[in-house]
Amino acid sequence: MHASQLDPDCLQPRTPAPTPALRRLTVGVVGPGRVGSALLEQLRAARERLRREQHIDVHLRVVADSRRMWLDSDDDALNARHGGAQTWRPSSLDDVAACLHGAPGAVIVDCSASEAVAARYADWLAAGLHVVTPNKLAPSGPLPHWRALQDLARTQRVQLRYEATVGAGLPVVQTLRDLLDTGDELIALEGMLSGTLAWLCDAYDGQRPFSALVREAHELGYTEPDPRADLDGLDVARKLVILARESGRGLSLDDVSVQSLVPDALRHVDREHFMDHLHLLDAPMAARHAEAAAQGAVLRHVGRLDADGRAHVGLVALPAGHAFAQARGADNIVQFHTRRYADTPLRVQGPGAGPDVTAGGVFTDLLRVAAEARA
Ligand SMILES: NC(=O)C1=CN([C@@H]2O[C@H](COP(=O)(O)OP(=O)(O)OC[C@H]3O[C@@H](n4cnc5c(N)ncnc54)[C@H](OP(=O)(O)O)[C@@H]3O)[C@@H](O)[C@H]2O)C=CC1
Ligand SMILES: N[C@@H](CC=O)C(=O)O
Repeated sequence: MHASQLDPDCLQPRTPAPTPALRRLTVGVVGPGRVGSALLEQLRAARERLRREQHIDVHLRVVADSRRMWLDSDDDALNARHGGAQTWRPSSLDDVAACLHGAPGAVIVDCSASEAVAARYADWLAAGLHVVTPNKLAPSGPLPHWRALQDLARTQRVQLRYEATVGAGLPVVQTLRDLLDTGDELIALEGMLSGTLAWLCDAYDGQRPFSALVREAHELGYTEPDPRADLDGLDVARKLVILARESGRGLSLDDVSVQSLVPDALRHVDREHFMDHLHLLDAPMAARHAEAAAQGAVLRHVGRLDADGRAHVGLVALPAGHAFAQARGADNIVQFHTRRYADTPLRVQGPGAGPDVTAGGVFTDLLRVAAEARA
């Protein structure tokens, strides 16, 4: 039948499609630091658009840091206990959970790097709260505990999402999950998985002291709250563990061979002492840089998960033509070698650290919670 024979009336919807019901996300943010604050700003800016275009109503009910919290609860008893809503009160993770409990689409977003916060996930999931986080401690922590959290999320029919733990806002965890869900198999992966070290390796030319660049990376919001976690390779080891577990391998941090850039003398001191003695990193780094330059190579910080299951993290000298050598700024690159992508790996690349991009990754997870709850 030719298009001109169609009854034009049939092309018009007879009755307007019903407006989808408004879906509520009731959000609590723990850790309004660099990433958490950027998330709060993104949520504020997107709120009206999400209501209008996606029929998602994001209601921010609580924000808590380690000392104080801001509470806006529908629960009068809870508000009364705190002398009224919308005021700052001493922080309590119990109250964070209590004021979200039973609310529609209740999600706790952990934007801290705290063990004490991560230790609460089991209680929160058991109480029917979704958990979204860029904090790597739980997904790379003890394997039985992580598996128990995932099982709990399944049995409680709540979501536990952590896309921003690897590659910040880049779709790394989801890409791997999509490959596996559609029947592909991960053989190996390698990547530049630290935004901080990518930026440092790109910026360091042997002229400005390495320690000055570390301070700048911290100010730019690329480093962990304690930059030692980046420099000692642990942050990248955690990311490798997260990806390995996602692919079904039972990897733990102890299984990853890690080369640290932190001198022994600074390993166990407090953070302030470490920051005051950053200059101790300068001479070893200058020597590594000069050695690589003499071979016409550049330094890059690389994590690898080999086909035999072994995992390594450290600085390597790469020829200038190598894809990793050409990465700029805080770019992360993750290369997935899979059964389907056997000849050329599937590559995800882009800025892999910084408050805005990380908050974007967390926000994406929140929208996935809303989408899945709708299905
Ligand atoms: N920065 C980045 O590019 C990326 C960061 N991430 C992850 O995001 C998380 C946040 O990083 P970032 O924003 O840079 O860190 P910040 O240090 O800037 O912020 C951390 C926040 O957590 C709060 N906090 C710490 N302990 C507790 C506690 N016990 N209870 C409640 N709140 C607490 C801090 O509050 P207080 O000030 O009171 O201590 C602060 O608000 C980390 O897990 C990091 O690994 C992931 C990907 C990229
Ligand atoms: N400190 C981390 C932040 C993201 O995980 C990095 O530099 O990659």
